[in-house]
Amino acid sequence: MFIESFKVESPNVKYTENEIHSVYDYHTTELVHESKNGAYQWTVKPKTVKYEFKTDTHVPKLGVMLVGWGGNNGSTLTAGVIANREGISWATKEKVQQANYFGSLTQASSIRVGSFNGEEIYAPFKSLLPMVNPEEIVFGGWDISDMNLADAMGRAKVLDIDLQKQLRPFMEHMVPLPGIYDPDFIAANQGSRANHLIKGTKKEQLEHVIKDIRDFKEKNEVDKVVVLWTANTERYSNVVAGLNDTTENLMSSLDKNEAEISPSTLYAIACVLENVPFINGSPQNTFVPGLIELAIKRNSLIGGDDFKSGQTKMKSVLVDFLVGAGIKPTSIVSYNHLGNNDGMNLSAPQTFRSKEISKSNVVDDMVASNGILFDSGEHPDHVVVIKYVPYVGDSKRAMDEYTSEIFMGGKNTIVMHNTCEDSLLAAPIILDLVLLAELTTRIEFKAENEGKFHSFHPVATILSYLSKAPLVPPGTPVVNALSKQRAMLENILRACVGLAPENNMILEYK
Ligand SMILES: NC(=O)c1ccc[n+]([C@@H]2O[C@H](COP(=O)([O-])OP(=O)(O)OC[C@H]3O[C@@H](n4cnc5c(N)ncnc54)[C@H](O)[C@@H]3O)[C@@H](O)[C@H]2O)c1
Ligand SMILES: O=P([O-])([O-])O[C@@H]1[C@@H](O)[C@H](O)[C@@H](O)[C@H](O)[C@@H]1O
Repeated sequence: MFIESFKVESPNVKYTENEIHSVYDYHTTELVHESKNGAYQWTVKPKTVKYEFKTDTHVPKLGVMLVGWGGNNGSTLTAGVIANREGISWATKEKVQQANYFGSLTQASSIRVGSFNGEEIYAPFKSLLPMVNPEEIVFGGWDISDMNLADAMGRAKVLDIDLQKQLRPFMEHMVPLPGIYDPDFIAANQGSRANHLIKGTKKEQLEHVIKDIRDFKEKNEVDKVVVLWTANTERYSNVVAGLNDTTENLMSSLDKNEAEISPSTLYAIACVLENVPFINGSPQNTFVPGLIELAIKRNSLIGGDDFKSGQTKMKSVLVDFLVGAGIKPTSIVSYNHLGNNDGMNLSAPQTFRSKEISKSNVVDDMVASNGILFDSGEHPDHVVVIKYVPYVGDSKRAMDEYTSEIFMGGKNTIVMHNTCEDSLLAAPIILDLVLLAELTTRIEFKAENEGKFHSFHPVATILSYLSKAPLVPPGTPVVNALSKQRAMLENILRACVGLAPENNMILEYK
């Protein structure tokens, strides 16, 4: 059965006018590796740590500024939210289609809240904690192309024509702010659209972006802004001692107008200096060490990298299933072709390399979790191929072959064809990223041994379900398995309202 909302009644949860306060027993383990009677052994000690969570229930008026607003993803997300807000329906060759948020974890997925009269009871994921209503978001952002959002939607060729016609009046007046363009970081084939640029030195460009954020916030009277990069994939920045390895060196390099500081890093520095969350939806290493240090120093949320939308999302499910079932993946070949501008930009070796890295590392945690199947340092053969085929446009076609070793020398091969409509899969993920980033900035917590409440670590691991290459604080494990990522996110939000983690035991019926 599905219910629309619920309230938790517990001595550990207090709802006040401005916050939800919960006391939560966190059950974990402590491991000890010690020598006993001349032999080393591992001892696992269950332990419980009492936490308190406080969630500010004042939902702000949110401004979302997209870098690359005029791109396929940016225009499609903007169009989709307007269509939902206006209740637009449109004719397709099959039927009259209603607007929806399918593909959004927060807007279209559910959580189990318990059983009732022998029935499992589920509620909307977004009913866990007060979240921003997508239809109240004010969108804006930057683009190196001056095309208005209605024309950009047409250029993207993602949405049905009847829908585009209805949306045009809402979008034709939306024009991105000029963007920071550096041809050294993206494919040369992007030069033809770069007609809407912020001029000046890198420091002047940074200051321009800071002013843009302040002006946007004031003009639109929003309480908070979240910035998300959905612009072209850049090549990796070289991380060099003395250049960008520390905050001091990064800011000094900025003053010297160092060429190796990428546009995405400039936008990110601007956001961290303004204490505005910045999320990287692309695979490049925007977050150079000096920037991460700055974000931590200023406790300003940064998250990413690279939306996990299609082929890689499926990989983080399938490999988790195989390894979890004791089956040994030995060869993973991931090919895809696409014909949108992202694909054109990725046709350059240096930008493709950024994507190849983020798409290739996604199985590392699952492989490392099973020492029965894999020796230390052993990995499946893993190949990533991306080809640009203009004709298919945004309708990316992914073809994967997974070969695994099974019982008694047997082999299993799974072949998959996955038409990932890239922007229709990515747009809801962008929505989730900005909504969850905003929500997490309203949550404080402390463990029983901590004196005062604090925010989550500014490197937002909590967003990892939505990223191919989750950005984590130094020294923190990277988890890519999709089921674990989703469970982590849901269970943390459950803890904020005093609900136990979903453990699927359903002992009541065992
Ligand atoms: N399923 C997906 O679509 C998906 C999944 C994961 C990651 N991504 C990443 O998301 C990004 C956007 O994808 P897309 O399909 O919308 O691409 P797109 O090329 O359609 O849009 C990118 C936009 O960014 C603009 N731009 C480029 N550099 C800029 C800069 N420095 N400042 C401001 N604007 C700039 C371009 O003019 C373009 O309008 C890409 O990096 C892509 O790799 C997409
Ligand atoms: O998310 P996913 O489908 O694994 O990866 C996708 C790539 O396969 C695709 O070529 C690229 O254009 C998208 O930006 C996205 O990164």
